[in-house]
Amino acid sequence: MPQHLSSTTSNEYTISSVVNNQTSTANEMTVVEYKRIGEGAFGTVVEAKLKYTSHNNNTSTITTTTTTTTTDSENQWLGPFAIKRVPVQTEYKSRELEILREVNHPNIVSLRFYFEKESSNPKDKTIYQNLVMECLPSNLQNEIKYYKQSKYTIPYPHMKAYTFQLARAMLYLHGFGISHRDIKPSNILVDPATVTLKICDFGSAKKLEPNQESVSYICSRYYRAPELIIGCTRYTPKIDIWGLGCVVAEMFLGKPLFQGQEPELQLKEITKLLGPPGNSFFFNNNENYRGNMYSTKTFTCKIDQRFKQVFSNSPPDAIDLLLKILVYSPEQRASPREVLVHPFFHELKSKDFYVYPRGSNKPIKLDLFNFSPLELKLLGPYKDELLSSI
Ligand SMILES: Nc1ncnc2c1ncn2[C@@H]1O[C@H](COP(=O)(O)OP(=O)(O)OP(=O)(O)O)[C@@H](O)[C@H]1O
Repeated sequence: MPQHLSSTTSNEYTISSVVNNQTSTANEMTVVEYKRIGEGAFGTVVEAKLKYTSHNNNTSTITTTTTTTTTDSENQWLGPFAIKRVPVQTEYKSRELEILREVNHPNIVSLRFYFEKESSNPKDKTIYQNLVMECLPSNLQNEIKYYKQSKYTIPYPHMKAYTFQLARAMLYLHGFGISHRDIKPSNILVDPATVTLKICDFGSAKKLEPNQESVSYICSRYYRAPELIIGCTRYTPKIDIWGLGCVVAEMFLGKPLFQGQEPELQLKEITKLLGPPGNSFFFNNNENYRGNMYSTKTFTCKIDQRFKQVFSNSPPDAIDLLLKILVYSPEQRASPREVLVHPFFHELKSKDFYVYPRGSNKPIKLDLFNFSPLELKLLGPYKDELLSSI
């Protein structure tokens, strides 16, 4: 088993071959782990600092985007970083390292180093893969909970900025055909001081090839797209957009939107908002589905009225966005670029748009429209609309 860290202990060790993800060079480095920040189904995440050991002569530059930034020279500690440790060999195939090495986007957590290490328990021969990533101070689950405790929601301007960054990360990932496959608030890192968002946990992510089958038993229950629930195996990255919709809804409601008490009951929760799925949904996504179709409508009004009832405290433009995302048919569900151009985000374009980070009375400006040439290409005909009147 990996070593457990209490809040007062730290764990220091030296690794002879730590690969720098930017340069692909390997060096000996000393690692000090001093805080446990996450324990998931697959791995442990700890906060740590690293330094090149003294006989190394490495001067490559690395900076962190979070609070402490250290220069990268001999004998200086780099970090803080978050190290995710997962067993190298499990029956479950993780493509996390492969994918994190390929991606480079302001709204996706960046991988700085990686190394392999045996467990510190001499009886355990398991080899662990260690992913050293930039460290963010919070995640959306914590933020939602923080505001909920004081009977508030995350401020609307922050919600808009966070949702926009999430959709931007999806535009980029889906452009490569990569589906995250586990979108949920705890996998969305945020820095409330800068209102920055970055997706993490690519342990379930996969490049989906058209006409290639993939397992449908992925994604955490409350955030699973309806096609996954009914066992579709030829799904598309649109499953992540469903997750995005659930996350936006949760920011407004302060609790998960669809809380199925058992896997089979998750579809029932969805029908309470969307009504029953049509026959074509089952036919197109899994014609062999033999589970409950929940074909009886449990409310009498139209769907847009139903959304207004459920999201009674949310602004009309947010409800309209959710109506375009929480759609049974993956083909008709909004794409990342359709999300980005939605009027819900128009306010972000204003030159007077500022946010007040939590606990601060100093407004800050956000740089949300610094699209790379690749992103502009992916936006295609939506580019002009998105960049108009900034
Ligand atoms: N780079 C990071 N910076 C700060 N916190 C992080 C970082 N990466 C992960 N975490 C925290 O650690 C938690 C677990 O990480 P991650 O989701 O990658 O592991 P996991 O084993 O796949 O967990 P789960 O089974 O809950 O999805 C995350 O929810 C997040 O709060």
